Amino acid sequence: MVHKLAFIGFGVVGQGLAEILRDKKEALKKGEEFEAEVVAISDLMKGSIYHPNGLDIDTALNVLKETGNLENYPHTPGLVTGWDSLTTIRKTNADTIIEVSFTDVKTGQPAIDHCKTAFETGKNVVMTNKGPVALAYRELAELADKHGVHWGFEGTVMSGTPALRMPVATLAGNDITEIRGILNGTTNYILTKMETEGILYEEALKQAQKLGYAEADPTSDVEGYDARYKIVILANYVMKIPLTVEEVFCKGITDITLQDIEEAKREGKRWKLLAKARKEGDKVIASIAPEKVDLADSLASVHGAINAITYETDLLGPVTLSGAGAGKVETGFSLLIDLITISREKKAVKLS
Ligand SMILES: NC(=O)C1=CN([C@@H]2O[C@H](COP(=O)(O)OP(=O)(O)OC[C@H]3O[C@@H](n4cnc5c(N)ncnc54)[C@H](OP(=O)(O)O)[C@@H]3O)[C@@H](O)[C@H]2O)C=CC1
Ligand SMILES: N[C@@H](CC=O)C(=O)O
Repeated sequence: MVHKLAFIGFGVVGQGLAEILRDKKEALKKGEEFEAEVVAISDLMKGSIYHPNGLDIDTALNVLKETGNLENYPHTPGLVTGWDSLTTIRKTNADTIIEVSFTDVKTGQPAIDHCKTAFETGKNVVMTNKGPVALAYRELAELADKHGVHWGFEGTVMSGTPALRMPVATLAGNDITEIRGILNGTTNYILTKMETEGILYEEALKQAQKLGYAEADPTSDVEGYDARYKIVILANYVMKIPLTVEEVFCKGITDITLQDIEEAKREGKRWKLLAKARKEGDKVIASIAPEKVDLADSLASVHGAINAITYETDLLGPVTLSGAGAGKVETGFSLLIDLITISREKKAVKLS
């Protein structure tokens, strides 16, 4: 089966997946029997194109790079331009929507509506947008189930590092009682650069933005809102206990100065933005806050845009996973693994 994909949003992550699909086309076909065709791309400012027979990914990427607008794609018969996100989701012949528009930390919109419309029209969604998962997990999971479609969101926590799939699939049967981690690439990058190169917060943030780590509005990273969304996703999906964004104490890194960092160094410590969640009865107590961690703490040696997470389990003790927390290709990969999972499940159903 060739999967037909429609992209909603085509920024850093969307283009990351497009490049992987272009560059690994043959390897994915040979190794995974995975084949995909991009039929639509709809972006707010970069334009919108749809062709029921598929678009050439390389041409689309080049047109965007050279002209800044996808609608300069060669106008062959059948090409449709100008559809907005909801029209694209409703009208394309795609079977799977790649939702990679921006994360709205207040409402989760319009991405929640993107998911609802996709599910109601029988389409799978794979996404890196954290809003819908953090704010409407249960409702959307039930809706996807009701319509018999898949909902993948591996990239919403720690980019392509399997922070969601690993505990749910391979630690199944354990009680995960506590989670502690560094869950935001941008702030970890900023703190690392401030400490190792002595550069100012503002300059380090600019670098993180240039490297594609930061949110469209980086307030979300530096004030801790992005990490707060991620701990909420972990509580709901991994610990399976409802937790809302409002219940999480949240403090970011904006108060931390070069002087604070030097002081911590003298004490044999290092500042890290820590995300924590702990089960207490049928509740989860969670927080996001900067802490001076001891250099002997395994989280102290997690640098740059790398993230790490420790799951406290009843059967195995602590299990720590470390890997990319942000990035174009790294997050593009999270969408690919969700797509491969859909493809494998479809094959398994066919065989049964
Ligand atoms: N970058 C990373 O490392 C990671 C990002 N994420 C998440 O993935 C998502 C994408 O991130 P990233 O690619 O970096 O962000 P970008 O800001 O680079 O891309 C988002 C794109 O979505 C477009 N967009 C916004 N609203 C709409 C809409 N209503 N319809 C169609 N397109 C829309 C924007 O349009 P335009 O700019 O043209 O106006 C932009 O091109 C975000 O939700 C982010 O939180 C998750 C993990 C890691
Ligand atoms: N802005 C986020 C991107 C990934 O979720 C981060 O820096 O971690």
